[in-house]
Amino acid sequence: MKKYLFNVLIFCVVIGGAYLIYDRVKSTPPIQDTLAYSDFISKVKHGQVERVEVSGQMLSVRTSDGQNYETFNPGDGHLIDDLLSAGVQIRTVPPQQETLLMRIFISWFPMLLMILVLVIYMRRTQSGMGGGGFGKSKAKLLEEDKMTVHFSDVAGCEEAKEEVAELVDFLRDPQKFQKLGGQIPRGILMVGPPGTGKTLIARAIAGEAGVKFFTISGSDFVEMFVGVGASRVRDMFAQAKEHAPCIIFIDEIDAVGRQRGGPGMGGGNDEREQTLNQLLVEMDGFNGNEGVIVIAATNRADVLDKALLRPGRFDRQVNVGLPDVRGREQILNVHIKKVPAAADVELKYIARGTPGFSGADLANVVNEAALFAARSNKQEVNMSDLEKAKDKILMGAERHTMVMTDEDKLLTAYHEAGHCIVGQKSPDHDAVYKVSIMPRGRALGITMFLPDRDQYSASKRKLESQIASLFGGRIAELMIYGGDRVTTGASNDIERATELARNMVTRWGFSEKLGPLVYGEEGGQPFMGHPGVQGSSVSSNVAQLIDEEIRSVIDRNYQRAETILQENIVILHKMADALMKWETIDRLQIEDLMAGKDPRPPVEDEDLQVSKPSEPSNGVQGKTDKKAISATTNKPAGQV
Ligand SMILES: Nc1ncnc2c1ncn2[C@@H]1O[C@H](COP(=O)(O)OP(=O)(O)OP(=O)(O)O)[C@@H](O)[C@H]1O
Ligand SMILES: [Zn+2]
Repeated sequence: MKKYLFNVLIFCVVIGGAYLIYDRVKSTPPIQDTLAYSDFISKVKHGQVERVEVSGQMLSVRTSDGQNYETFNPGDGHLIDDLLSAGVQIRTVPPQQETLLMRIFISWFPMLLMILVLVIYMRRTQSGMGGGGFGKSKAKLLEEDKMTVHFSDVAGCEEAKEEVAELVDFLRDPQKFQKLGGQIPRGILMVGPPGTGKTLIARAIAGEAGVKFFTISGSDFVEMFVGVGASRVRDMFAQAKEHAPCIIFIDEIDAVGRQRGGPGMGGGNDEREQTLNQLLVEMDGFNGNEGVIVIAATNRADVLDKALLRPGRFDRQVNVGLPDVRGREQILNVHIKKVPAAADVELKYIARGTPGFSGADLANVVNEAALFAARSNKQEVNMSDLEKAKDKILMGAERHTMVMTDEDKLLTAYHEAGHCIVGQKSPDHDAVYKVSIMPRGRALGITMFLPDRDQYSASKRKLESQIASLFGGRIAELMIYGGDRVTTGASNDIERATELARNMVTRWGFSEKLGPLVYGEEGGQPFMGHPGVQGSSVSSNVAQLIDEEIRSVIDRNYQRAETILQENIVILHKMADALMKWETIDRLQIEDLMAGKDPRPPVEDEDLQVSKPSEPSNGVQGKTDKKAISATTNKPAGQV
């Protein structure tokens, strides 16, 4: 019915518009020129006018030489007499009357146009899959044949899988649980960083149980029209109940589920609040026995409204963390099955070199490797493709086309060698895995460190060594080129060293004078000229002390790096030479150089460069972040 009305409306507007245009065109005679009234009268007097058509004040003139003109009668009472005496043929036409219909149409045309635009807009904001109207749910029902994800496709998050395993039994046979009066959770909240497989686990539950799977994103609820979100929620639950047993998966629930009345919640967020309320009402309204399970995902459980987490709602949390080294290997294993892999592939080493990678990152490594292999027309993906893919994702793509003069290259070589040598000579520092002066992404050169196991925390000593090695680049430049030729290449190094030192003092309690307290606010503005202090919650005395402490951490390690490089200046020159020769030097070559020997030539095939490391110790649970791989890069001026 709605559709019919809409089509009639479009038809009216189009026909009306066309008629308007046609009418204008039709009623316009072919005019060559407009004529001044005085010229017209003079033409009449000279007998040059053949015919005049009078329509109200409008005069259409045809001259004896066949030209058409238009002019207006300014109220000349003698005109007709003049024309008659000059023998001009006079015709009168009634002034053009707009028909009633036309008038109505013209006055309503803008209105119709507006209505049309509005209707089109409304139709666009309507549901994609659900058909229906404005407030219809946008939830997508995944086709049965797409529901082929199983638990075996999800790797490296055993705990999470265990926690949700019982849901599969429940969804398979809700009645069985009902009879026993068992309480089945209605809502599960999956918490974890992006790309760790939250969606994947939810789909695997549906896949294992063979039930329908509705998916919607929290941001789909938030519309500009008040009430739409709430009615979408209602509709979604109604739809789900029809298809029970089934799963509703709400991605990014924080888009609707943020704390109500919290900071940053202006009046404009009424809409979201209503949506959230409706969600709570719906979750209370069904008792889990209907066989609908709501799974929501977020990367931040802390911002969610407490009401969402109450019993009977999302009362069960499943943490899906970043995978540890074993998990990463298992995930790589899942994805490598999708491509033809060469016999030399040993995923263990790729897993070791990718701390902080999420499942999605690892899937991407395999994908990129397949692209590398395809580009070089290989039939199989081998270890060097995987290595290249990993490096690309870690450090950006190599830029073979970037032109660097030999002078620039040499400076970069000294810079990177400086990082490398200080890193190798500092206690507790991660081993250097690769040094390169091949531009990558925005970096001109890169020194890659490889932790021997996943890092969950760092010691003070290790952090200080990191600060020292960050300064190694700048110091090497200074030693070789002198104070006025140092470059901005170290800007990112300096930034990171400062950040580390600041965190050591203000967050991690490593300063004896300041004690184990947190100072300032993370991400706050620098406080009154104290670059080391963020936010304004400290007194200026303390701010002063913080600055001094940060300064002393920096100075201490800068000096340490300086001493190391002075003592090893011969190695510095040799390493820079090696970099100029090969552009990239590997771990074994670095070992040679550090031992004071000439470096061996590089191993041709990249995968052989991965020396077999000792098995990483495992079982430590917790967080790791990408910075665990400390690639020290040398970035050009102005780019951070
Ligand atoms: N544990 C895992 N095992 C296998 N593959 C994984 C795993 N985690 C992620 N992936 C891969 O990454 C892709 C993206 O994962 P998914 O969409 O499930 O992440 P997510 O946690 O829902 O992320 P987001 O929070 O960004 O929505 C998956 O399709 C899969 O290919
Ligand atoms: Zn650097």
